[in-house]
Amino acid sequence: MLTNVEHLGIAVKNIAASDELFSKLFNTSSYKHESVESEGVTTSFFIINQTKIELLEATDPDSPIAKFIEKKGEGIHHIAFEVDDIWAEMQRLKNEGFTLLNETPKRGADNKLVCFLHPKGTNGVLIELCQEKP
Ligand SMILES: CC[C@H](C(=O)O)C(=O)SCCNC(=O)CCNC(=O)[C@H](O)C(C)(C)COP(=O)(O)OP(=O)(O)OC[C@H]1O[C@@H](n2cnc3c(N)ncnc32)[C@H](O)[C@@H]1OP(=O)(O)O
Ligand SMILES: [Co+2]
Repeated sequence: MLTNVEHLGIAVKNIAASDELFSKLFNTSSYKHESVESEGVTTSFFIINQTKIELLEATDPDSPIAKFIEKKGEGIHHIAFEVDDIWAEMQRLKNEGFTLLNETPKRGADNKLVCFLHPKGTNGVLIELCQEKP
């Protein structure tokens, strides 16, 4: 089952400039930078109390982030939910008729296994499922 919002993903053009901007806004610095080649992104994480923000910059022109920014500009890209059993949750959501964008959990950032649901089936909101890697 979904337990909590794990992070909000924000697509940005320049992660260094956005790091500076969000550090001022949040009055705290990013705690982690991590690139995930398989997603064609580099990420920067902030945490404010229980709320985690993930900034994403494309490192590859074919990256989902590059296409998103090309089409919609910078902004909120996805909502990620923590799940206690990603396999079971993927099966449950598939049975409920949601479209999974990956059939097996894939490597995410911040030591997670992740799966995405197509936004066409979730009122236009890209949903990510995250489970802490054991
Ligand atoms: C490093 C991992 C990290 C983590 O937390 O661990 C991440 O979060 S990685 C984040 C980047 N990776 C992904 O987003 C993977 C899942 N996304 C995809 O597979 C694609 O982006 C997909 C399928 C959502 C869209 O790809 P497509 O090639 O179909 O692009 P289109 O521009 O043709 O989009 C089709 C349709 O979907 C709408 N769309 C695209 N992205 C989003 C979005 N983020 N939120 C809402 N809607 C989105 C797009 O506008 C098109 O709609 P249309 O009405 O046809 O214009
Ligand atoms: Co994410």
